[in-house]
Amino acid sequence: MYEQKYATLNNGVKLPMLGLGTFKMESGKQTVEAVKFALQTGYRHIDTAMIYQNEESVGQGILESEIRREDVFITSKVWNDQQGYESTLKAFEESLKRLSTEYLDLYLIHWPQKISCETWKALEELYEKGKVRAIGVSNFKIKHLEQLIQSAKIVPMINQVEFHPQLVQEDLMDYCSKHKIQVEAWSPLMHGKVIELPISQKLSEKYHKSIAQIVLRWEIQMGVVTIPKSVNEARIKENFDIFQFKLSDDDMKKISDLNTGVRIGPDPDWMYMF
Ligand SMILES: NC(=O)C1=CN([C@@H]2O[C@H](COP(=O)(O)OP(=O)(O)OC[C@H]3O[C@@H](n4cnc5c(N)ncnc54)[C@H](OP(=O)(O)O)[C@@H]3O)[C@@H](O)[C@H]2O)C=CC1
Ligand SMILES: O=C1CO[C@H](CO)[C@@H](O)[C@@H]1O
Repeated sequence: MYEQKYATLNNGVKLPMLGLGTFKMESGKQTVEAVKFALQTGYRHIDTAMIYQNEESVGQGILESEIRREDVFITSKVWNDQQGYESTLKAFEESLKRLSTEYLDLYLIHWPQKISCETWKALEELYEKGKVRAIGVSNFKIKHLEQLIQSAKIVPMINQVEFHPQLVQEDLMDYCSKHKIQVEAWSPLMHGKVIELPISQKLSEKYHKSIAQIVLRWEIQMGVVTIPKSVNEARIKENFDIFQFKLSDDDMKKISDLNTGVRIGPDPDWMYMF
């Protein structure tokens, strides 16, 4: 009754609600070991990006885990200065090579740019050719989605945005829900700062779960896919152990009420350059 392990995207593809984030994981042993350990723990979803400079190590960690490729959901993203039709097709092939895979499960436009409609055409082509199972965007505000959807053949399947108890972005959530765009949370633990949230200690005692677990559980009960990053084995395990309990509606609301609308990461408008 507590299982909420998969989201179904608007094209029917199933995406594990909990994945491993890899931003700031050092390329080499640190990433290989974290990815391998996460997969052995039960994770089946890894989020990376060209800009994280660890795709090769993510690929190696997956190979060393001995989990079958088709059982792992791999996401990567095209960086801002590689956007545009031809350059995105090239960036995609380079990511595939570094990840030692023949296809991706999800490819995202990392940040909205002036040229993103051209980038999207490349993603649509990759999707139609079967090189990627789902395509989406990241850090898109409503205005960026509106602009993209006007000229798109395919509506994005995912919008990966900053999301945590302090930043709920209700209007964006409603817009995405209306257009069947799955929301995915980045920095779901506020870089570890969730432990400083005013209310969470009480909830932690009530449910016998850590504050991080309470917050990750709140995210998946909000219907949001979440990708906490950790290189620490105990925390990788802890973050995965969120499927055997359920927060009450009242407690869900208490956490949602912590929303101040204050970002901890960049505002997408600051990144709108190319
Ligand atoms: N699309 C985008 O623009 C962006 C995407 N992302 C993606 O989202 C992922 C997650 O976001 P990220 O910014 O990494 O931040 P997170 O909110 O996932 O926080 C990661 C930090 O929290 C610590 N941590 C992990 N688990 C726990 C725990 N149980 N208790 C206390 N501290 C913990 C980690 O330390 P330790 O490793 O030592 O455990 C690390 O310092 C990224 O890794 C990346 O894949 C992130 C930013 C932007
Ligand atoms: O995913 C990300 C991680 O951090 C980068 C900053 O260095 C962000 O721009 C990016 O969105």
